[in-house]
Amino acid sequence: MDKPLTIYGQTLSSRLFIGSALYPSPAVMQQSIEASGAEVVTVSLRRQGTLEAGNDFWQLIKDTGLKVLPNTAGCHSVQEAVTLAKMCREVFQTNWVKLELIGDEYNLQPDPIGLLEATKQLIDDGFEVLPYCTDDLVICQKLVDLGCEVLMPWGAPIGTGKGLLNPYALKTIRERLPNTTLLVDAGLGLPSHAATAMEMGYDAVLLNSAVAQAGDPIAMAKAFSLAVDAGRIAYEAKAMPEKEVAKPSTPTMGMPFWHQQ
Ligand SMILES: CC(=O)[C@@H](O)[C@H](O)COP(=O)(O)O
Repeated sequence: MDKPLTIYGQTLSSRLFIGSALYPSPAVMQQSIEASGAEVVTVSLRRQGTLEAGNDFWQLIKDTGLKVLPNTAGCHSVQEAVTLAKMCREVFQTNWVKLELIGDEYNLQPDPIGLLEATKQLIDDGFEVLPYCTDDLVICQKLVDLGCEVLMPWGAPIGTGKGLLNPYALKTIRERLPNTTLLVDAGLGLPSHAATAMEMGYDAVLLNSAVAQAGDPIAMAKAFSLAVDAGRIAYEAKAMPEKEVAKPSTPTMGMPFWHQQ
């Protein structure tokens, strides 16, 4: 029996979280989000722009009927991220925040020191923080020690579509934090990247560019949805052990079935 995905006490059936930026049109955004089967959409307060444009965008998001995960994309300091998180709580009426605090403009790498400080301040203020972090085990452990029930280590830098750049680090985090809900966030480009993360035992994935910037975003959203489900089923099914030497799968003698000892 598959263990349901729980995010700060809320049970979800879809393990794909979707972003709301960079789509070619509002209609394509809405149809892509629907095709993804996601139950959570992440929204940046910053990208709403002018009040009028912001209202239109917000109405589109509301029309999806999905749970909103506000994010602090574009923040470069603790103060900025904490202030934006508080504004998001007012606007979106949720304690959830995807905490993004950028430390390096070149690869949009999270600032690990600032992330810990901002997480502490927000948790003390009653937030349920989903930090976007690097795949550094020690930072992840410290975020858990501060009270994060959910972590979102990167697969690759945002918007690169490179997939899982450091599978060893991601596997280590999974193994060492078995009771933490883990999502791979950012850098995925192909459905196979999402499937690999799920096969590793990640609880879910969050992505935006791979769908929004695809030639056919709606079809790509569906492909990611299927890949996430396939990866999860494969994880639950437990893969065969990898071997160093060949072993014939068609025995020449004896019984055609394999008997477990
Ligand atoms: C929308 C959002 O939250 C991004 O900052 C997120 O990290 C997704 O990254 P990709 O666009 O690389 O999927």
